[in-house]
Amino acid sequence: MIIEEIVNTLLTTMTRIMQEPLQSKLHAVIQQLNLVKQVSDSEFWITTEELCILLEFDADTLNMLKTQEVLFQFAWRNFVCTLVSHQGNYKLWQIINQSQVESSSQSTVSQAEESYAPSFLINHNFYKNLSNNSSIGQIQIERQSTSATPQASPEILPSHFIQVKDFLSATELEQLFKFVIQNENNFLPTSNSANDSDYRRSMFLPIFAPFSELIIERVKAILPQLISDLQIQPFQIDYVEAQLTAHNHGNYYKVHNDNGSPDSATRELTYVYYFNREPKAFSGGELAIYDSKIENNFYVAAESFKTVQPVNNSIVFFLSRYMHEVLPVNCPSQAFADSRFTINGWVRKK
Ligand SMILES: O=C(O)CCC(=O)C(=O)O
Ligand SMILES: [Fe+2]
Repeated sequence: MIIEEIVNTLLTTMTRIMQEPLQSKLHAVIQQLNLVKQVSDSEFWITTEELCILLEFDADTLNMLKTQEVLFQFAWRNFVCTLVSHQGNYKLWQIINQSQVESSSQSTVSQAEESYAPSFLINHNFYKNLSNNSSIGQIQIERQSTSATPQASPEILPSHFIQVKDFLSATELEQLFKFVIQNENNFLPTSNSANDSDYRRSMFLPIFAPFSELIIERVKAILPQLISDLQIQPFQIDYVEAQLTAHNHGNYYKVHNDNGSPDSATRELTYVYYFNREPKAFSGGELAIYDSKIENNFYVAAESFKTVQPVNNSIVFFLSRYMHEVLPVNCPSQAFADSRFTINGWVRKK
């Protein structure tokens, strides 16, 4: 709600600014920038549209920023605008004062493995396109890695996952499967924060008590062991979320991470419990978990990945910041009961 209020205030201010004489317009811009600084200090992230309103970029710049596959950072006056998250066309930016960037940049990489850092894919052509676009008078492009000495290719940080087999008892699994079949008509199409229908194709069941509680309780029970086995820093658990999905013929979920937006940023661990009819009537639908590398102080996906097989009655755990994807499912019968089913969710940290 606070976020909405801030956005509304910014939009109202911008509308007012447009109609005022130069001096008060300048004054209002300064106030606006103070506000931007305040919101960035509170780790407020804004969309590409909001960024363009704030910085008074034109429609061409907006379109360019929106359509780039890639993420980056550019300087605007004494602010640095960083693309901190993207899923398809949906992108979020952080605006931060130059001096804060400089003072924090040395420590970021060394602490990166321990602290939260957004993940995303980077394509360096972004710079080129941005700098060649003459309509962007006030942007200075921050070029990285252009020194004469070639830099060593970034170190690959392998992703880790743990898959536990036979997670539920045979009776629990049978009851769960029966429940899902009875609820076929209550399944709805999924969406994702990118609001891009090509990004994800699957169905989900909004309410699935008592199985949501069952899974959450079992996940909580093995968390201490998991955190130790995954060799991650112990963290204070806030709560655990759960959703139930079905992937049928041709369904998939393209590359994404699970904590790349303000409302998902406290997701630390992702789990996916798989179940299906026996004998299994689909192929594909593997979960690909990408390794990471650090570029420009951010985690980005490496080309290499590990593949998790959606084994009936198994559950997999991995860090929510890892980039991952569900490969297309091939389910020749297209029967609902033959789908690749999951209960999956996230462990939130306080
Ligand atoms: O179904 C899977 O294997 C993973 C699903 C997923 O990545 C998600 O729901 O965020
Ligand atoms: Fe995911």
